[in-house]
Amino acid sequence: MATSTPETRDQPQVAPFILNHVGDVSRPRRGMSTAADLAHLPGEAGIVANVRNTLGWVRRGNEHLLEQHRRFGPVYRTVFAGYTVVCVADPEMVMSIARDDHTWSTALAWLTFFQGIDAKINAAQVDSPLFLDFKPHRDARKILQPAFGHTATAGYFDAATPLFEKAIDRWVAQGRVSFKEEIRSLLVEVSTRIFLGVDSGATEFEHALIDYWEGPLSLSRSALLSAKWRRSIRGHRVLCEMLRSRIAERRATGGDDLFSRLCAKTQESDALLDDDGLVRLVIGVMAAAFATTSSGLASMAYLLAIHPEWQERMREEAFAVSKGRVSYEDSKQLEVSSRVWKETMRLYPIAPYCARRALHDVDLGQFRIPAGTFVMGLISVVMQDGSLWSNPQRFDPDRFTEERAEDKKSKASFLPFGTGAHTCTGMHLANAEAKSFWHAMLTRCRFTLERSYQGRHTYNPAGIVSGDVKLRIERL
Ligand code: HEM
Repeated sequence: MATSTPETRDQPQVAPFILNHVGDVSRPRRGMSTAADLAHLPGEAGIVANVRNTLGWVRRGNEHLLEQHRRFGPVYRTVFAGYTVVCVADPEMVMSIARDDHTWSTALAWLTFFQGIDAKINAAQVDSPLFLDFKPHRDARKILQPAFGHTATAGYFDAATPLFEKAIDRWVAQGRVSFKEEIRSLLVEVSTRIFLGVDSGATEFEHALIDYWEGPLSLSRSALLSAKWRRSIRGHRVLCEMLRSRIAERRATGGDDLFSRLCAKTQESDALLDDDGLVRLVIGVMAAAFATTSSGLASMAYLLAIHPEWQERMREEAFAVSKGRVSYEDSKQLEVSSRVWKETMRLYPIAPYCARRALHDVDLGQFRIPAGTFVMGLISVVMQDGSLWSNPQRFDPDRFTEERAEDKKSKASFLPFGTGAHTCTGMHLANAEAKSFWHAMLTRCRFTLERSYQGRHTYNPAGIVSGDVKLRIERL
């Protein structure tokens, strides 16, 4: 990045101890420990609470968070995977935490999860837009913007569709599919194709990405004590090497994948990013894309399997829009599909929170939150808030129709992709992938669960329905 000084208009009020620790808050040079004096807040702390909450999040997902919200109220302290955090479940507060970047830092929060995996992350070499704020963040978004615009997304849609069709044809021929497992590999294959423009090396890339991404859930951050943490460091190194070795070739040959687009863009004389930064930005984007869309598709497969009437509605619409392959433009007419996808993300939230840290002391409702506090704005809890949604635990995609518009009841009601400056870069791509996939699937087959079970929400680390989602497939 060309500059490390936030513009004057960006200067937030920052507690001096934070500045001393991280330097420039727009590009923090390292993460911070999460301890803060929060004894005045309801909630829990300590080793037992840590284990209970970590298991609660992982095994019972949003149900655990809703339970804590009922028990402790809209602002409470907790400890999760070793991080001391304040969880916030009030819709308006969640909204302001996600959007008010003069009070809350995104970079300081997300960096905390990943600090130590790689020395350069700590030295503020960009890895993800989530590790940046203010001007450096805007620069990173500016670099990414053309690679996520309408034309690029239409291109990714066209590249993804034949891969979806090929996999679905195989499942149909087999008469069954272990959906959760297969959709994850399929989405990695699709991501490798549309982000990196390669059809080979997907498995090696997948392993490295999984290892890197799961590091922050290690109970110990010592390479000596934790195999998970060691794998995470190694995974990150492998990713860097794989990408770095391909830059020159991409600049020579070009391509319409994300990596080639960014390689071309960062070759320009006024480039905001050097080659190392480019590699790290691509890893950051791919890490954010990894397992999010595939988790949503797995949860949706489960919901459609147990609600065959919605399969029929979506199938009818899919055939009405196109009997063969659907184009990106035409996919915009798939409104029933869009409602079911939204309802899936509401009932089985993929990303539970917007992570932030207080830059200075601030009031949240009746509580004073000290500077440096790690705060999670629980978008997943708001998406099931009984004051905003009718019968919130019920699967009811029509709540998103224009007539009912439950998602518009409050600006904070439905934020599966976050909001504000750090709104998900891949939002349109994820929505497009979901439409392409379900159009291909529902125009080819009907499906039911091989073994019926009561699914629940889990975090792994993205939110996903429990169980293996094994499907019995019947050719149309
Ligand atoms: C259904 C799938 C997805 C969901 C639910 C999701 C959700 C989110 C959320 C909630 C945030 C904001 C986090 C915060 O404010 O703390 C975010 C940020 C981000 N997402 Fe996604 N995401 C999804 C798919 C993707 C995909 C496919 C990509 C890439 C192609 C992607 C790339 C990113 C990036 C780069 C950011 C950081 C943006 C920034 O800091 O400016 N996401 N995502």
